Amino acid sequence: MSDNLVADWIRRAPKAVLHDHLDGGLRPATIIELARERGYRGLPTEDPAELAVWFRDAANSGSLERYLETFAHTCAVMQTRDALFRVAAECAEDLAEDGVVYAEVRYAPEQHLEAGLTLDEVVEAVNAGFREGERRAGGRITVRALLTGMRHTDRSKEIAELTVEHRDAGVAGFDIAGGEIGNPPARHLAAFQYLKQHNCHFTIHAGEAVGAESIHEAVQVCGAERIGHGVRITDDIVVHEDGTARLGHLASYIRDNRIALEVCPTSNLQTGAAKDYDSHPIDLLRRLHFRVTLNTDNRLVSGTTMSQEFQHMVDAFGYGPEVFEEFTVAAVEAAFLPLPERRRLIDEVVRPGYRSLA
Ligand SMILES: O=c1[nH]cnc2c1ncn2[C@@H]1O[C@H](CO)[C@@H](O)[C@H]1O
Ligand SMILES: [Zn+2]
Repeated sequence: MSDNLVADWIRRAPKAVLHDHLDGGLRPATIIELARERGYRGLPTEDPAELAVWFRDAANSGSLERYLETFAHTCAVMQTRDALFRVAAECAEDLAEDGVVYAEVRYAPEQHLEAGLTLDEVVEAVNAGFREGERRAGGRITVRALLTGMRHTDRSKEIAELTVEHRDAGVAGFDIAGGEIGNPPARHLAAFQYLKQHNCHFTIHAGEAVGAESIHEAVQVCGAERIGHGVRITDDIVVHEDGTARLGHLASYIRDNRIALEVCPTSNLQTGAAKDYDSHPIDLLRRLHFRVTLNTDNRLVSGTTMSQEFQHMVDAFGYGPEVFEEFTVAAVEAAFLPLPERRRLIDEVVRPGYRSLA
């Protein structure tokens, strides 16, 4: 197939993203406008194209900690109701434009309080923005929010309570994110226990900068239903020369229980969690029947889109539409949505969309 034909089916293919950070995916021009309005002078440049390149380069550091430093600029301009509404609406529009039919978009409400908003006001502004973006996209996309607690602060219990409070208004679940080293997920056990008590969904970033032990803690101590990244599960897998593999008990547990891995290849290359696309563990994990989903992590910071992640996988592994259908169905199956809504998305949107590509 020619490159143009590949690009065409990728664009048209229905996509689902479970791991996309609101504050990692702003339009560069929006950051610049919001910075002017707010009098924020910290941006490295006021040219949108240069700013996009700056983020990608600055994040391309080989270290998660340095990758995360770039978020100071995006969070700085996401402090008012109007700014949050705009960023959320544009996020939904941009994802829909890329063919995303279902998205769970996460952010940390505690990072948006500098201009006096309350946690509730932050969540309400973002939810309203998502509804506006869905409307502008003509209903082609469904967006749900995940509320993130930051690993290095002590507000996770509060954010868990906020999640439960807003769960019937567009918030689908909870997550923890931020620097992994020195901040194990069990520090936030009170938050996870609260969520369990209230039958609320959560995922945890784990197995990105720290190895399989952090995945073990996230799943077995904290009770995560999905794992953000999780690629270091390969620490618990031995691949023999003849291509066969032996899974340790943790890897078997994750696979056998169909715990979804929210894999974000480009982000992994930037933070040093993987070496290059060709050797990225996503292909091994897929062949071993893990529940693999493909995600952007941060569209601006990682300089990517769902279509570009698809393209990288086509180039590295020769995947055709049937593999992306598999990833998309896996993502919708693992979505924090009621079962009838997941079924409807798969039967009425995803499957027919892939059939029409053929
Ligand atoms: O891949 C990641 N690993 C860990 N933390 C992350 C990643 N991407 C973004 N954030 C962190 O999550 C916060 C809320 O969205 C962001 O501000 C960033 O600090
Ligand atoms: Zn992430």
